[in-house]
Amino acid sequence: MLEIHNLCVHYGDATAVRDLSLTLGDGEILTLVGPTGCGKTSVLRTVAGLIQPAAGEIRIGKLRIDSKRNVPPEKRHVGLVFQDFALFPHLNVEDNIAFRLKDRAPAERWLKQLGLEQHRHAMPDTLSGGQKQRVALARALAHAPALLLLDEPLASLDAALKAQLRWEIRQALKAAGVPAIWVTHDQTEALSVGDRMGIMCDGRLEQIDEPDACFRKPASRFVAHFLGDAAFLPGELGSTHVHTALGDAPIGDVAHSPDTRVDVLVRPDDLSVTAANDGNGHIEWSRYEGETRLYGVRLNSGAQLRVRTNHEHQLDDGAAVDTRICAGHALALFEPERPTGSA
Ligand SMILES: Nc1ncnc2c1ncn2[C@@H]1O[C@H](COP(=O)(O)OP(=O)(O)OP(=O)(O)O)[C@@H](O)[C@H]1O
Repeated sequence: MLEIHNLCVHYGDATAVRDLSLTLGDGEILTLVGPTGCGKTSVLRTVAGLIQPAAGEIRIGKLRIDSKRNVPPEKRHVGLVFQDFALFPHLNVEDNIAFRLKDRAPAERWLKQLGLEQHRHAMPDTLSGGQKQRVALARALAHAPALLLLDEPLASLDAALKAQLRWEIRQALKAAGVPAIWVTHDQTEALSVGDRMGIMCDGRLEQIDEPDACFRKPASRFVAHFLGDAAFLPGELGSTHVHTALGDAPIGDVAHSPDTRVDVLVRPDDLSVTAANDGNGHIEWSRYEGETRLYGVRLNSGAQLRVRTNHEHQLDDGAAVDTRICAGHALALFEPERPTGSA
């Protein structure tokens, strides 16, 4: 449906997007995530037709766009949903949604589907942030776009509303069968609403895959750190397991040569911590998180790790503990980093 091949976007002499390629299937939701300034919005703006590519090609259905061949935004059948809602302040909810529609039936469908019926006569400035974003989404979907681009749609909403609305938006997109690129800087949002996710860094796509695959098998240390707490333990590969000072973990189906040295990615929930006077470290700090508790553990080796446990678990700061790998699944393996200055 959408294909992007080797896209480059420039602003004057500065490069915002470098050699980016991706495809989007029918009805697929792709989340695009990355640190501020990595080029996410520039990708969206180029697909929408607000910026001309410096190099590469974009195909939207049968349309082809490149540095010499432009298609104006209104001919691309691309819908846009922004962080600031961009509603018409002088039109009520139903007129916002039905704006420029000859047949109002789709507007009525999305008004009802997104729970806006009781607000149909309300003016935008009397709506909450969540209601405004539902109106913006209903308006975009009522125009039956071939593709929807969402730029940080939940960024201005509070945490509880974000969690609820992201599922409503995902369900609406799936009900409409519209493929979408959803830009966010929120890792949890990107992991939970995308069929696939793309992680960008400095204008490049570092990895694109299903969220579970990106989280479990990050393509780089950058992705590992960006998607959550990440620590790397030195390990040595055996035939079925990798051996570390904190215990063994299965290797999975990774091709490997035995005795190879690796770094093993461990996240706080891959580790357990128990009180033990003859253990391998002590609790430096703990943070109560509601359902869970996060511990900072200082190992006797000097390394610091974070360990997440159930909230009922309680250990005091300074307590002697033993920390072990408890993950039953294969952990991601990386080549050991060479110390700075070594050959
Ligand atoms: N109109 C512009 N003129 C010049 N440089 C720009 C312009 N818009 C963006 N940039 C630069 O291009 C790079 C990519 O910006 P972009 O907005 O695409 O990143 P982003 O990942 O969406 O960031 P954020 O998460 O902060 O919105 C940044 O270095 C930014 O400063």
